[in-house]
Amino acid sequence: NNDYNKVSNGLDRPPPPCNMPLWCNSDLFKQMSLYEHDTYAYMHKKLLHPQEEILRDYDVEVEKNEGNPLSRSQLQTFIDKNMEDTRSEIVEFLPSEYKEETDLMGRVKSPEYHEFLRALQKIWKLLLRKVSLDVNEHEDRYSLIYIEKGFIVAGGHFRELYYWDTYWVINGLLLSDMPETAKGIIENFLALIKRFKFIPNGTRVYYLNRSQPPLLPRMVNSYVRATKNYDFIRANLQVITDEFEWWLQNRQVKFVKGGKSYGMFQYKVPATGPRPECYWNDYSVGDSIESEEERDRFYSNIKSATESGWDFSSRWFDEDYGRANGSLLDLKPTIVIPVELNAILEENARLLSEWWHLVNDTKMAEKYAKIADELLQSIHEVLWRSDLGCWFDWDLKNEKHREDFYLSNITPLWTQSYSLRKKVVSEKIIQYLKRVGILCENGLPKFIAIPTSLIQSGHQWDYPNAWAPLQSFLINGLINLRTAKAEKIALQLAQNWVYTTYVGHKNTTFMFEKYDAVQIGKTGGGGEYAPQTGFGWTNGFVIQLLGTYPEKLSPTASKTC
Ligand SMILES: OC[C@H]1O[C@H](O[C@H]2O[C@H](CO)[C@@H](O)[C@H](O)[C@H]2O)[C@H](O)[C@@H](O)[C@@H]1O
Repeated sequence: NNDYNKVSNGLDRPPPPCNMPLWCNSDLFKQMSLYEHDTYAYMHKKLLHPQEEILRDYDVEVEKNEGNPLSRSQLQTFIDKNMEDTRSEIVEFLPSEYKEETDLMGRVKSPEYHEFLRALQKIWKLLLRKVSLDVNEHEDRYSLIYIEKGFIVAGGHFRELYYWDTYWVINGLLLSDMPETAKGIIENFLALIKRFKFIPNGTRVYYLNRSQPPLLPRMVNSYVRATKNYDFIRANLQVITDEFEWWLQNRQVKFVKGGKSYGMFQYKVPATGPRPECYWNDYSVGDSIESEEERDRFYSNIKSATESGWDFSSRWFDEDYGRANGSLLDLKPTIVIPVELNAILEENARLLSEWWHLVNDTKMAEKYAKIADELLQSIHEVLWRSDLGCWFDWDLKNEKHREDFYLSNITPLWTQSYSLRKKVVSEKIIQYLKRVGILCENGLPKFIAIPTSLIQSGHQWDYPNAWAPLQSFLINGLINLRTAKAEKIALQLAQNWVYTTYVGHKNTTFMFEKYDAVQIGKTGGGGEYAPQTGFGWTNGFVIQLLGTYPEKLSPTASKTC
């Protein structure tokens, strides 16, 4: 039976969004977010007293106020009394292996990009952080989760470690001669798995109900390929496997298509209440839903969408998903079998099988080979459309493919989750990209960066925004095809992406979180927060491209049509 409608995973009601009541489930926090919708600044402060005491004192203050919520100035006085003003949670960190001049700089031919790379190396310094020891000693006073080793923050107001962002960060660090830092970051993730059984979206208590696209095995693979430190796999294989098991146990859905049963993966977060980090956005919509069950489902759906990393996108709208004007109420990711998640997990199972072979455990190797094979077959039977030449999200509710263009559609190229011949896939995908208008008929890219979708919804994971991870899906996916045509297109797309980030940096000195697919050097926009700069995955992926094409890239755009 298709069980996409359940949000509770067997519980009577889903659990609250996190286990720190002050941030996740309290009248005090609700009131704080009413007065100040952007609550990040509060949530990154240290509590000066135990949260139970603060919550009790707040109730007393409300009582003194004859049961009425505190006024803005009363609340400010209360916050000043109970929360530290300085930010003591995170400290700067410069690893001893950091150097201004890297090996890659010596290989990059273009003088302009040589300088660009030098600037990117300096930007790492602005993003390198460690959690302060005070967080370890008084974790109950912080929203930040303690991790021991240094890491790269995503950037801007994202002042913590993020899960999927970090794959591109690791690739960049490895090419920036910082393998120990890369290893330390992976060790942070392993410590999180040991503690929570999975890797949260980010290292904040309010992210403890959800993960993000599971790229840990890829990070390990990048690290081990670069350093040949196979002992690292031997030492950590069980923990890496535990994460895969978490996805198996918590995010697999069984369904029937064409009379055949499948077990595939989806983003699905059972948790009540608004997202603490965007409390007001969610609450102002969700609070008017009368039925408790419907309200729970709404809040779960929102968090499920954030688990995908695509928060938010027309991709998650319900049966009229192609609409540009959908709202948070239309987000229904749990009716979708998403292409990229299944492709990533197929690759993860394959890597696990390989690594269990490496440690001579045939039984485990066979177990994960079987999972990978079954998933590979499911990806082909459920998601691949030979007539359209691409993979598509499967809509469980409406029992049909979602045929709009989303850049996630091509992720099996990136993970090599197909058994068709490369030449066939190459032809089909290039035709597909031409037909939807991502490439011109002559094969040139149509945009300066590949847009997330062709739907202008105002959400940030839609047109005209272009994101580093998605460029990577397509560019590296095309490179993997190893056909002359695909490799030529990959180089043109790489040329354009590096150029637009270069122009943006030259004009502003910033690297953006996302870019405009049409205007060279401009940041993307839309969504629920102001565009952020920094930025971990953008830096990482540009460095990766300069590492792939050190002699071929130069500061010009490859022609667009
Ligand atoms: O709007 C708040 C949301 O912010 C995060 O999402 C965005 O930034 C992340 C860090 O770069 C990135 O991983 C994600 O893909 C972006 O959409 C956060 O991950 C969300 O959970 C949060 O609700």
